[in-house]
Amino acid sequence: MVAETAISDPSPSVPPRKHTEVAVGILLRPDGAMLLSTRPPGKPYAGYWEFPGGKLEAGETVEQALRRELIEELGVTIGAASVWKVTEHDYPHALVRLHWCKVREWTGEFEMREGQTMAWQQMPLTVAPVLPGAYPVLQWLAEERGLPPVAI
Ligand SMILES: Nc1nc2c([nH]c(=O)n2[C@@H]2O[C@H](COP(=O)(O)OP(=O)(O)OP(=O)(O)O)[C@@H](O)[C@H]2O)c(=O)[nH]1
Repeated sequence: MVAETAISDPSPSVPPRKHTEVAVGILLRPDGAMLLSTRPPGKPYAGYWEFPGGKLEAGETVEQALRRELIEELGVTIGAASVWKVTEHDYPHALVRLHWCKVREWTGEFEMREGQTMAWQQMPLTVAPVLPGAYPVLQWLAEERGLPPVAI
């Protein structure tokens, strides 16, 4: 039998890392293309490709945060959005919990308000590198389309 002390936390004074909640939009065109954009300069992983979105503010739902972020970043207002998948990724800068929403309706013209670059992408993607936190979702999207696993 394992003694209780052997499995106790060796560093009880270190508090567990808190999750940063993030709302992420997978904007899908009728032809199946999805929108990716580059991380703006000055942010961790600047220049990496990501799905648009950002952190929830106090009191916001995922849908509200996503709607606000997409207006702030891209100048478009999304229609209904509900959570499709939830994933987590542990970066050196943050432990994030990503709430992924598929979005098929929006209004407005795309405007890169944070100096990003955007690209509509079919699978397999032609842009790289993509944020590591997005890999699982790329695999699910490929699976849904009957495509082989994404090579990353
Ligand atoms: N938007 C977005 N964030 C992602 C994706 N994948 C992923 O791991 N993340 C992580 O989720 C977090 C999102 O934070 P952010 O810095 O973009 O959020 P924000 O716009 O609210 O930032 P700010 O208020 O600090 O400027 C980052 O740690 C980022 O690395 C993705 O595909 N899209």
